[in-house]
Amino acid sequence: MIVFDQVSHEFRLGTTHLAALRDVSLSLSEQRIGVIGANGSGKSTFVRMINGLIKPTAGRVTVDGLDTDRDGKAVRRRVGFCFTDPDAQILMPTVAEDLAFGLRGRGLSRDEVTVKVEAALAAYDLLGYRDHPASLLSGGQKQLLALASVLIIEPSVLVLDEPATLLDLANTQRVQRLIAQLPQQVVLVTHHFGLIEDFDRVLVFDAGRVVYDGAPQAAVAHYVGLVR
Ligand SMILES: Nc1ncnc2c1ncn2[C@@H]1O[C@H](COP(=O)(O)OP(=O)(O)OP(=O)(O)O)[C@@H](O)[C@H]1O
Repeated sequence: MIVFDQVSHEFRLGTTHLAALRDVSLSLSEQRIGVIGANGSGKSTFVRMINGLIKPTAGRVTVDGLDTDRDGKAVRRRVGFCFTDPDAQILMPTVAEDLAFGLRGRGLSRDEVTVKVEAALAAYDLLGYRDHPASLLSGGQKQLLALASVLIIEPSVLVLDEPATLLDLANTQRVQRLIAQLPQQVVLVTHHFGLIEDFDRVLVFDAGRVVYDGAPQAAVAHYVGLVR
């Protein structure tokens, strides 16, 4: 369960204070949660607070009772985060090494790591790229690798910040099917409404506030109404 209790976040740049999130209170227990809204409305700030990447300047965020500010390390073990820009999270030289990286320090044998890496390569159509330099993959392949590298560590909550911006039609559908099958809770930020059409709950952000919270179709209609 993810809980936001009267949470605000203000970015401070010199003397300028920018309120990116304003007094958000929510409990998120559903399996599939979508987050939509205009550019700059606070979506990334909101989801980055779920794993403590951004801390509240007021209020409190907890994941399964763990405070993202006080218990950041434990929260990050629980919450996998996939960034919009895959280059921000591809850390190792080759595709296979990048997949294996997150498994280090988890007490797995070398063989167990190999089995998991091979399964991920197969699942994401990257078998031919095992020893390929990760930096030379196409944009969409990098996005798939970034997603695979997060899922391989089996987090109990998965936060995806626009995971399909660089994907072609087939890979967007692949990611959509994959998300549908995941056992864990997923919080997904997107401008692609198709990705959230079957979700349990969709939040609409506007100017740092949640202005709608409900079923996907009604949420999209509310957002479209804001733009008109
Ligand atoms: N590191 C930062 N420092 C200062 N201001 C920031 C920072 N990150 C975001 N902001 C500002 O906070 C506000 C909310 O940004 P955020 O990235 O959360 O929006 P978003 O809804 O995810 O937008 P988009 O759809 O464009 O990705 C914006 O006005 C943005 O300029």
